[in-house]
Amino acid sequence: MTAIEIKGLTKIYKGKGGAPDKHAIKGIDLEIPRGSMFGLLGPNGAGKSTTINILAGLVNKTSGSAKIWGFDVDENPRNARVNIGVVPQELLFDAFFTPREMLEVQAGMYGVPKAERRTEELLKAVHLFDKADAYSRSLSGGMKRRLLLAKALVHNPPVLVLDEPTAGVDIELRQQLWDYVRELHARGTTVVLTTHYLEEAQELCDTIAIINHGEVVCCEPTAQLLKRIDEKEVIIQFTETLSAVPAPLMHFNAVLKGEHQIAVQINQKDANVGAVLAAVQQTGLTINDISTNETDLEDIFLQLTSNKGKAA
Ligand SMILES: Nc1ncnc2c1ncn2[C@@H]1O[C@H](COP(=O)(O)OP(=O)(O)OP(=O)(O)O)[C@@H](O)[C@H]1O
Repeated sequence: MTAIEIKGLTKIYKGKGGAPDKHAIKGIDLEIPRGSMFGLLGPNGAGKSTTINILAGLVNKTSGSAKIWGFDVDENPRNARVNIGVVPQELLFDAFFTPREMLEVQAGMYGVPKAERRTEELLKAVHLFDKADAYSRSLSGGMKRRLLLAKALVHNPPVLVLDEPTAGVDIELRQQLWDYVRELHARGTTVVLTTHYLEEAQELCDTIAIINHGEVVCCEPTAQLLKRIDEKEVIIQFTETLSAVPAPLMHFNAVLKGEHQIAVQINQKDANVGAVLAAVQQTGLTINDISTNETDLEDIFLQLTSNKGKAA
């Protein structure tokens, strides 16, 4: 069973005052399994918040469908809503409510009976108990974000979605925030987070979808995505003029690059630079220069988010 299932989701924001319409998302399909820690990665403006805000009921989709915990957001909006808690990116607050009041009001909106409310427990969990009765406007950005996290949890939803949760949160508090999110995940909550910090997604998420210009450009288990990082390119410059890849290098993934240069892609699990060098020796050719290029998640991300779907 999926926690979230999105099919052919699109969103067009109507242009105001003669501005062109904005196709913010262009037919997204996503299946987020129950129990996963799922990362939605993408550059600014990719469509992450729009997708999340549709799930949160804050933005109306243009077409397509979305199910939360098996409930269609159109056909069964109430059931869809109680199964998700969203921590939005924007720190929007009613400045005159205290954190305690805010959580109580939210619990009331979700119909959580007084006896089942967890206001104090949640405030403690997000390290805001000492601010329980302070005006929310006096809280720092990081505190506000943690308060929004507590607010998203008042109805104990099985799916927690965090939109750029660590924006404006300092390193120490970021660690605390992740410890708590990890704890919720360990207790069975499905967690979906958007971020443009690759390392954060890599460290926390079991599956990563990369979204760019309103389209999903890849969605795979983090370990699989990271395997691509094991690729390394060795570039060998020979003195002699070459017309083809020399025979000893043919069983590697080697290509001729110009008259003097060969580029060999090696997956570090299958081969190593030493093996390539041994094969180069066997060619009997004279090496002029050797260099290597490492690939990292940043490269993969750039590769996947460049030259794709640039048109609006
Ligand atoms: N209310 C709106 N009206 C018009 N255009 C919008 C609106 N909200 C978002 N957009 C546009 O839709 C596109 C997707 O925006 P969205 O906020 O979903 O991206 P994002 O991936 O979350 O980026 P960021 O990390 O910067 O928030 C952007 O080009 C944005 O300018």
